[in-house]
Amino acid sequence: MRQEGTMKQLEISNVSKSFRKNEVLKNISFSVDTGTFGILGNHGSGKTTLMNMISALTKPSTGMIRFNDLDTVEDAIKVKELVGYLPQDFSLYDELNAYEMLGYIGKLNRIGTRKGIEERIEHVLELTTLRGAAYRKIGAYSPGMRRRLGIATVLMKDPQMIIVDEPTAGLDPLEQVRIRTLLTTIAEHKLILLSTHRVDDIAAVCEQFIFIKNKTIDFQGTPAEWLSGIQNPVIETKVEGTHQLNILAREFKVISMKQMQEGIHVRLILGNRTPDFQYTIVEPDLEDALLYYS
Ligand SMILES: Nc1ncnc2c1ncn2[C@@H]1O[C@H](COP(=O)(O)OP(=O)(O)OP(=O)(O)O)[C@@H](O)[C@H]1O
Repeated sequence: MRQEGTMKQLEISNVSKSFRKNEVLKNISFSVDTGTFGILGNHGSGKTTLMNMISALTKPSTGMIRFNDLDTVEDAIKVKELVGYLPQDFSLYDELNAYEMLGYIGKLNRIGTRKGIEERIEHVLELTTLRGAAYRKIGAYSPGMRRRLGIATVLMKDPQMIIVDEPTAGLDPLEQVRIRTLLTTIAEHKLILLSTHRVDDIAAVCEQFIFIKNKTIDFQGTPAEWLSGIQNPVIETKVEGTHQLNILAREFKVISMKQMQEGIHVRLILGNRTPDFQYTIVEPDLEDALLYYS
């Protein structure tokens, strides 16, 4: 018997998904209790496909997804009520202001009386720090404000789980921090699934995450555990020109390069051979990890 407070559980068991004969995901299994959980994968790895299934928008080809003891296929309507999904490309009505937009969402979702909707709007505006802009036309919002308003629309129906796709894409650093802070605040009371190809999002807000590669879960755990699995040293070295850089890139996984006055500074992951050039070993970070495991 589950106790109250642990009911937010999401369980994904042996889920596979194919579109005609094209298998996109294979035997995906993981479960999440609380907090912010990340789904990391390169472009086209199947993140959106997985989120669509978790939100009960599409069905797994095989396997089962349960949220709050509800099956996403059998109880799709109830699951949709409990889940708020903000895709990367969502639409807002530019001619409305935030207050009108949220009121419209409130009515659409039948979240309560007029007073109930107004109270809810006040709450989500406060949470997303949009109260000051509530009566401004959405068309004049910055990309960061639009994203926060997108999250506000999802929050209107008070879902138990929120799924966000690439929440910081295209935002300036300050707005990225705002969005991450907002997600962390929401995660105190709701389960958040964050799908991204960006490791800095994962590092900033996720306690646990999965890394999807070749249709399956390549890793599941904490960012620190992922880092500690890197077997090869990450190093920095200096080359004089692009010719030398190309030679290095043929043998090693080059992570980044920076043109400096005295040459090109290169960060790379060593292979098994001890290199015959001078280098400094550095602490690996999650960007290194992504390249290492990809
Ligand atoms: N409705 C569909 N019909 C056919 N193929 C599809 C469909 N949806 C997704 N796919 C295919 O499934 C694969 C995974 O796509 P998906 O959009 O889930 O990846 P993603 O990790 O979300 O990518 P991105 O980060 O670029 O959004 C792709 O090869 C895509 O072409």
